[in-house]
Amino acid sequence: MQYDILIHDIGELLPMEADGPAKGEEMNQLQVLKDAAVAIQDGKVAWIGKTADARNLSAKKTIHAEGNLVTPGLVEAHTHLVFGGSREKELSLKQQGVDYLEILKQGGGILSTVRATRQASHDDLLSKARFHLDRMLMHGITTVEAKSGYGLDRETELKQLEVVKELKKQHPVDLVSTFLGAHAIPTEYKDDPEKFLQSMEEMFEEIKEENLAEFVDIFTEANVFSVEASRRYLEAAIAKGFQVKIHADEIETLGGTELAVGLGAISAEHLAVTSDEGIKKLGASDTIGVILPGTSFYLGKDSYARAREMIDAGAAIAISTDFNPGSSVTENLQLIMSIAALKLNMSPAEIWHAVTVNAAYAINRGEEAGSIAIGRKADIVIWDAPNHLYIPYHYGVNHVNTVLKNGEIRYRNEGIR
Ligand SMILES: N=CN[C@@H](CCC(=O)O)C(=O)O
Ligand SMILES: [Zn+2]
Repeated sequence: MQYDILIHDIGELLPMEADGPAKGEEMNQLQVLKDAAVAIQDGKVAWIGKTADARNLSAKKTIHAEGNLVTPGLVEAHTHLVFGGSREKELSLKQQGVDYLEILKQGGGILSTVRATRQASHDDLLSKARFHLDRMLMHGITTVEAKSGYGLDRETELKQLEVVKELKKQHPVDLVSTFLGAHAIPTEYKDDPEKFLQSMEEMFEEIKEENLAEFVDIFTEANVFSVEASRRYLEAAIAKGFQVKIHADEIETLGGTELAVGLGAISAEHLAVTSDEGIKKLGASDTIGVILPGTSFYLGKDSYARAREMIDAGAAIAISTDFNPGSSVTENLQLIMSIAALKLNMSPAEIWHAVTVNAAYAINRGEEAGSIAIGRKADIVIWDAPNHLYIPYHYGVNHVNTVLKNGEIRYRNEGIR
């Protein structure tokens, strides 16, 4: 038997095999295989063992991992990938102490990206999103969730969702689509948020029929959508067959986390100011907490999600960049891993679960992404790092050496010429 690819001399291999999301204490139990090797056949993982036992295997191509770390491709569970324009001018406003929600209230923030996205053509949005997606892949990410939410009208929301559909065909990274039509109240509905939500709800059927999104999400926040309005909207989404997510307790403690648990949402995301009660409920539920600490950092907040308490309460936690043009402008999930170590006090083992298997379960891809296991897609990262502790430790740079997606090398750091 001749395999397509054999990766050998792996210093540490993290298989991240799991039957479900790692919850509570399980997040701290990491299987680390030393001196390992992995063989790939037809885009799938075909053999895992010791390098010593791989010597008599034959392969068309061999990759020497040089004693480095090898992990599953990272899973990015929360992004706002498709948008027009950029918001660098808001940085000085933030420096003057103008609050994120205040900028939004003044018609800036999300609403300024809405204007740019409405103006952009499908092709412009596509090439811009592709640029960011390439960069994610270069940073070791092989599966990405992408939300709409910068249209806030039928035409532009569909344009964003169509861009993701197109990217699914064109790009090696696997994409998972979420409808976030309820991301902000557009200026034209300023005085009637209920009517606006109604207009987004009217899109559910079409989105379902055209298979444009798997999830429906909402920004449950002060001066945006109340808990009650969110409940009604998400119940309508569930009735149409969607799984739901919530941007919950990001800036003010409204109870979005409790709502997510009560609705059986697949995930509750942000959680920077979740209440004690919310933490308890999350811990006792199957809803995955997707924490976005880059947002707390980038918005200059003192409060970070209480990840420790959530994990101690038994929750399954994922972490993500929240890549978007306003509250977290980075495609580098490795940086978020460092912030999780330093600001969320998560252990390296917990962090690796949070960017692989748990992130995959948070977007309903637990059966296919986030682990290296026989028969699974060979989505694999070879790092320029000796062990799994090293990535959160050495912060702010890209440690990726090679990314394989479906068993093909899609990125290689070739060094300086
Ligand atoms: N908070 C709401 N939505 C995004 C930010 C969007 C933006 O500022 O453009 C978030 O997840 O942080
Ligand atoms: Zn978001």
